[in-house]
Amino acid sequence: MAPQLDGYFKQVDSMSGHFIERLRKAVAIPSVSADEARRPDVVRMGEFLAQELKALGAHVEARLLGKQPGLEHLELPPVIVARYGNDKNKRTILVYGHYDVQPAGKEDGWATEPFELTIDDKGRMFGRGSTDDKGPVLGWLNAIEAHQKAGIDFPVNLLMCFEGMEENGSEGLDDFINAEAKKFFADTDAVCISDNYWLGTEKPCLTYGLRGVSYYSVEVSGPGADLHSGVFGGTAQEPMTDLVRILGGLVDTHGKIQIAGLDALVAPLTADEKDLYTNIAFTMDNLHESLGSQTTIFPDKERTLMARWRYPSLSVHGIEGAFSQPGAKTVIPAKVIGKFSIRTVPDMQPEDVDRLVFKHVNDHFKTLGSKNTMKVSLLHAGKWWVASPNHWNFSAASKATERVWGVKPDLTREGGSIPVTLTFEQATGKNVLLLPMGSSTDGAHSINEKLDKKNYIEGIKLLGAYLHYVAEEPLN
Ligand SMILES: C[C@H](N)C(=O)N[C@@H](Cc1c[nH]cn1)C(=O)O
Ligand SMILES: [Zn+2]
Ligand SMILES: [Zn+2]
Repeated sequence: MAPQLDGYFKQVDSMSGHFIERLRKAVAIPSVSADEARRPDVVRMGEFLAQELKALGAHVEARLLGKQPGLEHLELPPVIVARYGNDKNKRTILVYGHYDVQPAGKEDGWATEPFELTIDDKGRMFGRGSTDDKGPVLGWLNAIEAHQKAGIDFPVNLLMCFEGMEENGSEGLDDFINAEAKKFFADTDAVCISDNYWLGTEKPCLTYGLRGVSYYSVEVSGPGADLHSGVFGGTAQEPMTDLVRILGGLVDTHGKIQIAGLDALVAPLTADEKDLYTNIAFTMDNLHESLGSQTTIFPDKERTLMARWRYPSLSVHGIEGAFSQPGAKTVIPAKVIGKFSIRTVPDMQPEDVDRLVFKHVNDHFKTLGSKNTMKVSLLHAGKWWVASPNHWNFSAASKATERVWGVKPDLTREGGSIPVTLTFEQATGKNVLLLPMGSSTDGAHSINEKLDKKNYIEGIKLLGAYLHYVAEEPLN
């Protein structure tokens, strides 16, 4: 089956140096979507992708999405859409990825410069965006180029949709996808997204579910300006004191969310579902390795997997306006903004979550009896997604995984969120598959993010092989 794959694999191996250089160029562009000052770099990264795609002979369009809501002086980065091939006799696969990245600075504790791809003697390629999501996005471009260089016919028509705001709420993208579903994306037969990770470091997986995310801010203000704690301590009510009480009351040490009514929104665990977790190739050692410690909430894999896939979690992310430098500054911050998010799961509806969160935070603040002012707001929300893996899209990916990695993939769900997954499914009416390239130790969103050279190169083979098996799958 898929007889041309050996030639394709050979070609990918022979071009590995070139593909790593392409990733090096991409990582060097600090396309941080959450940082206003970096917006020109996000745009530059989109242009880089567009140029590379044009050089490969793709039809490319940079689509503008308008201004960023709430920051009307700021233009949203363009969505880069592209088409490679337009053969009515071939299937059409729509792939999505994102070219923006999470913030990163050497001062956060990186061992290397975050925006310089640095490869160590174990083949680990360190750099912000290496695994999330520049490596996988470039994987599609590399697959096209290796086919061209090997003289192998590209097996499908490829539609591409690469956004620059995924790490910052995917502003404007839902409307764009809905508007293009019957236009640019009209002949889509299935969708594939490479933007998540294996559960461990050895066993590849295909992913059929994601948690959603609802992200909130809690602003507490009081004094007109930051104050000297010696002069005003004990006389002014302190916003930070109120805020840490509110944040500390959201979740306990064991991960139990303290918001009344939230548990009742979660779909009950069925007996069939319970069995699923036992058969997944995952150990607590895998978790300890990717966590870099043994400070896990649960002692066993089943409860750990359920906590990541099918139960909500609440994380406190940070406090804007707080003193956070080294040293011992004796300041009372005048205004502080706490940030937290809830990962949501079936059957939680975002509006219900918002209602319960607002009530909890407002009620808690009232009990403090503070004279300060408090405002709780939703920053962005994206829905959870669970799909059927019983589809030719998944069969093709499964065969490709066996061919490249020599093992049948696990079927997994993911604790992270890619909100547009559901939008693609609903707008196109087609099956969506998540096909990860990187592994659990890659440290996405963390310091020292990396992609293993092996996962990158074999991942390029996997994406290409998947397209070949797609072309061979009978319709169902
Ligand atoms: C799984 C994907 N690679 C990812 O990292 N998604 C982000 C999406 C997000 C939501 N708010 C900010 N970013 C995530 O799950 O955190
Ligand atoms: Zn991310
Ligand atoms: Zn991502």
